[in-house]
Amino acid sequence: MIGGSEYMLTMDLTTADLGYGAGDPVLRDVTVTARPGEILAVTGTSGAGKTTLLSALAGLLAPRSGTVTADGSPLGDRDAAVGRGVVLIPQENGLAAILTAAENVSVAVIATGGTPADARRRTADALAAVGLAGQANQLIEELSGGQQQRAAIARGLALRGRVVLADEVTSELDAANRQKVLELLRAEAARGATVVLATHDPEAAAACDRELHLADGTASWTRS
Ligand SMILES: Nc1ncnc2c1ncn2[C@@H]1O[C@H](COP(=O)(O)OP(=O)(O)OP(=O)(O)O)[C@@H](O)[C@H]1O
Repeated sequence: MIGGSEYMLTMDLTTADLGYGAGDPVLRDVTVTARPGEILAVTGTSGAGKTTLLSALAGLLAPRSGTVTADGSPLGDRDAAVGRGVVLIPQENGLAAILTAAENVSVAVIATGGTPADARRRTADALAAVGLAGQANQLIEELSGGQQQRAAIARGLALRGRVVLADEVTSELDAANRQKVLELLRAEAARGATVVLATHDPEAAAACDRELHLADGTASWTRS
């Protein structure tokens, strides 16, 4: 189980240029620190580079220049980042459609070192937290878009990351569920996780501690 102050992880992206292949950089010269106990909002219009920034923090996208570090040492690739407790809740939910909600969560817990008993308990707790206890045994493909989004959030919560990177995780939710998810992310920060939320939604951003805004290939602090 990951958790407790000894496991806190500070993420730094320093003078990083981020982009894909030989194309122009999506973001230039980005410097940002994400700290334990806080929720950092990353905002910007569609295509501004929010997912790109989270991909770098997740170890999925190596910066072209500059560095991404966790507690001062290079983060490494996605496998290394997973090993250090960096959890990504992706925008397109990343769930296996032909598994149930509970199976999706349990498989992820076991894949990151949890025992089957841990997986059962953490899966039940996480699905209940997002209001999906009654859908635990339904296939993902049978769930609504918002229910699928909540199942992905449950999977992320069940992993108890040191870092939780949440990419547009409230986009399909009604107001009550959005509020609930923001409370759950706040609870993640309160147990010491470093939480980063990419969002278009000004109300969700307002619920975060700091806001980094992306526009025209650069990042600037709206609230630091
Ligand atoms: N795998 C990829 N290969 C090439 N270009 C990409 C890739 N992923 C994203 N891009 C480009 O990078 C830019 C930023 O995309 P990104 O997904 O980071 O934006 P975003 O702010 O998350 O947008 P949205 O709010 O629509 O999810 C876009 O111009 C996009 O076309």
